[in-house]
Amino acid sequence: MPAADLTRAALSAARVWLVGGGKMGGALLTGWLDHGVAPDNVTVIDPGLDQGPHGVRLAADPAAPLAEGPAPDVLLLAVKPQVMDSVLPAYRALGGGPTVVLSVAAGRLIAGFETAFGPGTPVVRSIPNTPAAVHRGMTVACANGHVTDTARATCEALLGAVGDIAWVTDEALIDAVTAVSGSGPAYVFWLTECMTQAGIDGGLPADLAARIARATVCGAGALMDASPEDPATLRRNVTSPNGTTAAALEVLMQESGGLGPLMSRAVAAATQRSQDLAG
Ligand SMILES: NC(=O)C1=CN([C@@H]2O[C@H](COP(=O)(O)OP(=O)(O)OC[C@H]3O[C@@H](n4cnc5c(N)ncnc54)[C@H](OP(=O)(O)O)[C@@H]3O)[C@@H](O)[C@H]2O)C=CC1
Ligand SMILES: O=C(O)[C@@H]1CCC=N1
Repeated sequence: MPAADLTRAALSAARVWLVGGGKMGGALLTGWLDHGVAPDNVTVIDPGLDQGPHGVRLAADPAAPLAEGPAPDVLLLAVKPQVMDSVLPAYRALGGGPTVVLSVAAGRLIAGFETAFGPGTPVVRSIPNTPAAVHRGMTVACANGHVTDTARATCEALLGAVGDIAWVTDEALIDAVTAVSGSGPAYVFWLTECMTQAGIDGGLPADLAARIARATVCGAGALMDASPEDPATLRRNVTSPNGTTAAALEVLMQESGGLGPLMSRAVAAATQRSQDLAG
């Protein structure tokens, strides 16, 4: 069967419990329903939600889903890392397989889920990002040794339904991944805010500054997406010798150490925070 058909089959058959229907869980849910996950195969467990997409089962806690069954193929954990320890005990009965525990929580280690769910539990630790809401997400995932090929294909189909997915075998890489692609959209939004303010400082009306900054960031992203050329080539294509872009890049690359080292420090700080969240 072609890969696309396999993905569709995995998605339409997957029974998923989504624990935490907030910003990240909600973005994933939107993408799944758009890409073939059957609504009646999805249960969203979140005490704060009183309505959800048509056909999706909602629960305030896992008592009813556990009593009614059947057990899910995937238990996707999308609560804040800080509340994870208080959430997990209620799901202990799903440990030991075949349900895959699929976490999107920053910092939380595979070993912690193995301890909480018991021996033999298949666990996938992943980090998606919020562009998943518009099917432009980037997820990186790492599986423990109990994840079967079928379970991995189901996780890949779920996470891949909302964008791109890569797998790593070294879990330690996930902290830096979190710092680059998990948190990364916020850096781009901040850049857009800074460009807007710079335009205002340069004398532009605020609405025009916001409009052209936003359009420029979106346009540059779309060009980078569509072009076979790497970002450095695309940058050089904008930069005329001794022109305006060169003047700006001289500031961005050289003044006060430049943006490069600053970005490295920012990513290092996020990586450290991810490591700290391991508990
Ligand atoms: N946002 C992002 O860009 C990314 C987030 N992540 C990870 O995703 C996870 C969720 O983050 P995010 O979506 O931003 O956070 P949100 O706070 O938006 O979502 C978490 C949701 O879980 C709910 N919740 C709280 N307690 C429980 C419980 N006991 N059972 C079920 N649901 C509960 C919260 O309800 P209430 O608000 O009422 O407390 C909220 O709706 C985090 O672990 C984060 O590290 C990973 C990558 C990117
Ligand atoms: O800020 C956070 O901790 C989460 C994880 C990555 C993006 N948001």
